[in-house]
Amino acid sequence: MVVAKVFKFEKQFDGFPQETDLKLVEEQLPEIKDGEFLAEAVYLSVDPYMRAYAPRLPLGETYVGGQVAKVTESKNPKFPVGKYVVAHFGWRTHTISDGKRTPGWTIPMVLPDFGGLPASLALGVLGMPGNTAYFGVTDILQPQQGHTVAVTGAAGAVGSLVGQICKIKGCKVIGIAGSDEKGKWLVDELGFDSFINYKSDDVGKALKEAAPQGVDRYFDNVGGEISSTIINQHMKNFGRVAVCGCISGYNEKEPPKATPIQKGVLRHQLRMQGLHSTRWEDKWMEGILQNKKWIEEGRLKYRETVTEGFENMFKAFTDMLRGGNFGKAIVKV
Ligand SMILES: NC(=O)C1=CN([C@@H]2O[C@H](COP(=O)(O)OP(=O)(O)OC[C@H]3O[C@@H](n4cnc5c(N)ncnc54)[C@H](OP(=O)(O)O)[C@@H]3O)[C@@H](O)[C@H]2O)C=CC1
Ligand SMILES: CCCCCC(=O)/C=C/[C@@H]1[C@@H](C/C=C\CCCC(=O)O)[C@@H](O)C[C@H]1O
Repeated sequence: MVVAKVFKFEKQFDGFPQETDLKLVEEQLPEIKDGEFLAEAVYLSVDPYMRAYAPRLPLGETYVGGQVAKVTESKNPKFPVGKYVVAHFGWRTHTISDGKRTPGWTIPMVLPDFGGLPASLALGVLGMPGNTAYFGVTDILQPQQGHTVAVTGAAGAVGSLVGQICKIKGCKVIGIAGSDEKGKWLVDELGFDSFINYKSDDVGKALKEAAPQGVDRYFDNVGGEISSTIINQHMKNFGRVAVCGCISGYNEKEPPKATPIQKGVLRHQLRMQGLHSTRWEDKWMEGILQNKKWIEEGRLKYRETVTEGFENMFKAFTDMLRGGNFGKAIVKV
C-alpha cells in the first residue's frame, strides 16, 4: 500500500499566504489499473502563478504545481518503470496517473534526453520558465541587435534567462531586481550590462543613467509602479513590452494602484502584449532544445535555489514570493 503525502488547499489566502492556509495530509493510494502508472515525486516546483491562481482553486483540492517524478509502477507502456516524467500532479509525493492531461494544465511528458544535465531542469530552464523566456523573447519581445532591453524580476527563473537570451541576441541588458547580491550575480556571472535594485534605488533615475537614450524592449515580470515608470518615462518610440507577470500585486488584498500607462503607450506608440507559455505548446521542444544547446555552448547559465524536503514546500513557496531565490526555486523531496 502506497501512502502519498499531499498538501490540500485548506483556506483561501488573504494577502500573503499563511502556513495554515494549506494542510499536509496522507492519502492511501489504490493499486494501479490498466493504462495507469504510479510516479514518485523527486523535485517539485514552486512558482508565482501558484499564488495568482489560488482564487480559482476550490478549497480541499490538492495544491497546484508541476513536478519531476520517477515512474515506480506502470501498466501504461508510454510511461515505463524507471523513466522520469514532468507533470502537473500538484503538491504531492505519489501520484497515480493515466497519462492524460489534468484539464487546464500541461500533459505528463516523459523527460527528453537532457544529455547529462540534471532532471530538475525540467522545472526550470528546460521547462516552463525556460520556454516562457525563450518564446517570450523570440516571439513577443523580438529584440534586435543593439537594442537596449530592461527586464524586471531579473534574477528569477524567467528573468535571469530573458536577460541572457537578449545578450545572445546582441542587446544591452539592464536587470532590475531586489538585492545587490542578485545584481552582482547578474552582472558578474550572467553578463548583464547593468543592474538596478528596485528596493534601494530610484528606478526612474537609475534607468535614465543606465539607458540615457531610452529602452527599446521591456520584459515585464512584476507590473505595478515600476512598470508604469518604465512604460511612461523610458520607452523609445515603437518599443515593445512583453507582459509576462505582475508579481508585485499577487499578495495584495486589494488590486494594486499604479500610475496609468495609457499615455506612455500612446505617446511612444508601443506594442504591448501579454503572454502565457502554454500558447507555444505545439512547438514546446524547440525552446527546450535551444536552451539546452545554449547551456552546452556555455552561453546560457542556470541556477537553482533548492529547498530540501517535501514538508518544506510551503516554506520554499513563500521564500520565493519574498525574493529568497536566485534562478529557479525548487524542492527536492
Ligand atoms: N506568463 C507566463 O507564462 C509566465 C509568467 N510568469 C511570471 O513571471 C514572473 C517571474 O516568475 P518566475 O521567474 O517563475 O519567478 P521568480 O523566480 O522571478 O521568483 C519570483 C521573484 O519575484 C520577485 N518579487 C517578489 N515580490 C516582488 C515585488 N513586490 N516587486 C518586484 N519583484 C518581486 C522576487 O525577486 P526580488 O528579489 O527581485 O524581489 C522573487 O524572487 C512572475 O510574475 C510570474 O507570474 C512565470 C512563468 C510563466
Ligand atoms: C494574473 C496572473 C498572471 C500569472 C502569470 C503567470 O505566472 C502565468 C503562468 C502560466 C500558468 C498559468 C496559470 C495560472 C495563472 C492564472 C491566473 C489568472 O489568470 O488569474 C501556467 O499555465 C503556466 C504558465 O504559462
